[in-house]
Amino acid sequence: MSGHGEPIPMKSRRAGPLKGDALVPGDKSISHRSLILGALSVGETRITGLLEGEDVLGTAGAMRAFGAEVARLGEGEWRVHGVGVGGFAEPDDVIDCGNAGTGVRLIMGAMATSPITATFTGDASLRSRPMARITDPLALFGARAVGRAGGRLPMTIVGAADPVPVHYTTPVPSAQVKSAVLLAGLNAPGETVVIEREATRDHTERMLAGFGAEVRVEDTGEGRVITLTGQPELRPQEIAVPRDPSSAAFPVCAALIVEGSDVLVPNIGLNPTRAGLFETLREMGANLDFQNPREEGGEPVADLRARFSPDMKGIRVPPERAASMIDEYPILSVVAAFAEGRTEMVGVKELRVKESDRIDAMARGLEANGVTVEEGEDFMVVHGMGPGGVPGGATVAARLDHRIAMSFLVLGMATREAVQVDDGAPIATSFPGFEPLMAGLGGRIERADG
Ligand SMILES: O=C(O)C1=C[C@@H](OP(=O)(O)O)[C@@H](O)[C@H](O)C1
Ligand SMILES: C=C(OP(=O)(O)O)C(=O)O
Repeated sequence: MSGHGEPIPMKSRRAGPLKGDALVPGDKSISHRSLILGALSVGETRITGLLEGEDVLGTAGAMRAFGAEVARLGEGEWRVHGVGVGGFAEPDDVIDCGNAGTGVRLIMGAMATSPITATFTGDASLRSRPMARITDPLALFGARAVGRAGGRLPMTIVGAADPVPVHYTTPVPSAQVKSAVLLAGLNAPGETVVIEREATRDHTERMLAGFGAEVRVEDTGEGRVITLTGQPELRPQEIAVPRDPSSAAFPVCAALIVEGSDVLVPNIGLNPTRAGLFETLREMGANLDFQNPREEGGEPVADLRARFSPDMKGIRVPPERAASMIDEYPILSVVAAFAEGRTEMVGVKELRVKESDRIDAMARGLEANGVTVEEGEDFMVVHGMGPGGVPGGATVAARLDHRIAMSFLVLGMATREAVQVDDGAPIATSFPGFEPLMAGLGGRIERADG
């Protein structure tokens, strides 16, 4: 898990019109949470549409290590027999979460209020990411953490034997931090309160309520206040995971920049805490239609049609929208390169602590392909070159970051010269089947010789 084996260099060439249905995989955030909450409930949870990417498979393995019975029944179809809140067993080996920030951080939260000890590690990307944002609030519950300098993995968490509930304001807009605190709060007596000044994805709150926990969410002057009553008995659920809007972003954005394209992404999750990219693209003048909006399993979904959009203009993306599209800035910066004028992305410093420093990775890669980019600690500005205006021709370092790899492969679908990424292997963490899906639409992405 903690390595990706041999790098897989990949090359993307200018494509003809992209056409057809893009059946993108299940939502990564919801998939992790389905497995974790399934493992913490009493009885059998059934999941369909689970993302079978490396990140989520790592979480499935971790839930087994903590004592839950997790079985794959068919494609995307899983069964989890949970051990109940407070029922986790101590794993007998190190938990390897691979590339998954969400996996490791939510699992740390889920085990931190049980009297067990677990050691976590991951790949080189995950081992470089900050964990103090999780272990600081977990310490308030009574858990202890020992990791490498700077709060990095590998790290051991000694769970609290007598946890106390906490009242915590998240210092950074992060659904992972919020979720880790809520999951830890599950096994603390009394009420755990999390306050977030800016709303982040709310799948944990929604799903906790679905599993029968008492969760109250209030919008106040302080921000969103989430109150969870600890030590519930979680009831197993049937969960249909919607398709991932963050994965849908790649075929959708490819359709916007490749001449003549018309692509439909059926059944994607459009939770408002995740949909900021689509609002931004519409403001830029993208040809996007939401069809058949409906609700499934407590989450809003719709079918999204994207067509070639030759008249897109750069805009200033409002900073208060950042949390709702945090994983989509890399692909937005690709679309911005084909718009007219400047696209300003501000209030985005969280991008520097993802699988890679995504501001630096995008700026260097776009520049190498002929696009002018300005950047600072907290912002990035892409100078658009208009449809068909981006030269391309360079090889980009993917830095163990699936979204960087996929973004540049989309770039290459509309540049004059082919674009190469040095390693497409991390794409399998969130979007297995990316290459055949793009090929099915008419894309020309292939494994290159390095
Ligand atoms: O909670 C989640 O499922 C996620 C939260 C976000 O991370 P942060 O909480 O670090 O912003 C996001 O970038 C990640 O892909 C998934
Ligand atoms: C940031 C991401 O994931 P994670 O934090 O789970 O590694 C992502 O998928 O873009």
